[in-house]
Amino acid sequence: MFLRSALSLWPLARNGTRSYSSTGVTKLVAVTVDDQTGIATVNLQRPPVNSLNLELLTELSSSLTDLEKNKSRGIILKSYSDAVFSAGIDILEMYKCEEERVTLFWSALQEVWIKLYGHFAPTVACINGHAPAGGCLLALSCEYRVMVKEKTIGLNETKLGIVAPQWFIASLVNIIGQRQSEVALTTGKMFTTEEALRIGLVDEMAENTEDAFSKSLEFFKKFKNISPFARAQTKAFIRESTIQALVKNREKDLKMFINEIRKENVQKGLGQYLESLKKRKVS
Ligand SMILES: CCCCCCCC/C=C/CC(=O)SCCNC(=O)CCNC(=O)[C@H](O)C(C)(C)COP(=O)(O)OP(=O)(O)OC[C@H]1O[C@@H](n2cnc3c(N)ncnc32)[C@H](O)[C@@H]1OP(=O)(O)O
Repeated sequence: MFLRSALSLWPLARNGTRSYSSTGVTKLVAVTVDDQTGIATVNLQRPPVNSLNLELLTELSSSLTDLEKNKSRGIILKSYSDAVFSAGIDILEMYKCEEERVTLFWSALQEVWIKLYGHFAPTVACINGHAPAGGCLLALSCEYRVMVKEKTIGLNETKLGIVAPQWFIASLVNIIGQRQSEVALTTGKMFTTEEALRIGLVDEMAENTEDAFSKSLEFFKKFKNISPFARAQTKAFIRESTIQALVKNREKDLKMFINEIRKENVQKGLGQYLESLKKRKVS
């Protein structure tokens, strides 16, 4: 079968799984494909908090391309850490940044979102740690969210004095609706797992990472008797207008981002936020 032969291109890692690195060198993103199910686990591993920098996003983008090419059966996105899923954008990519790098950075984030949001196979975010801002965006891009209890998630951009772009907002609105999104976004609300479950921002709550991973695997069973083509095409129809809104406006979105973060008050706010992060600790 095509799927089996395509999967066999992945080097065998250990019993029943195949490991794959898009670059073969540094691994900020480790992909493991289960030989039996064809489901890929995409593990973000940029200590200490998986903040999204250019290198991590480039690897993630290339891993998603490879999974698409190899006809993955599904993706589970998770963190190497039990504390933080992803701390969102690495603030150093926005603070005192150079134009060439920030252009590459934002383009890579757009690329990852387009690929993950539009991935043809089922996708699950196994949110085994805090997921603020860009971390929340990654989770929102998946079809299903399982989150470990007593963590936090949300688009908190306004708390940093920045504005979440339209595609961040659309990703949230498509899940929790306009009213809840407006309140959450304007107040920069970070939801506890329990609150997120109540408003449908996440689909299931788990005791710990292991439980979250096993609940994530269960999600794929929903499609046991569903035609993969019908499933994928339905997902594509549902997500098409949201994706196209960015695809058609990538250049404009990039310019808006660069203009926004270059503002003096935004730079000042980012600097202060970085300082405040260094002073406090979250359990
Ligand atoms: C109209 C268009 C305009 C477009 C405008 C721009 C839109 C862009 C949108 C941006 C979205 C973003 O993603 S901004 C990032 C937002 N992220 C956060 O607010 C999270 C901040 N971090 C935390 O709250 C906590 O770190 C944590 C809860 C995630 C984890 O807590 P924990 O106690 O486990 O870890 P520490 O806080 O001690 O952190 C360890 C270490 O990492 C540094 N750190 C944390 N987060 C970031 C980050 N996002 N970027 C860079 N660095 C980060 C933290 O300072 C610590 O550093 P030191 O060890 O050196 O002290």
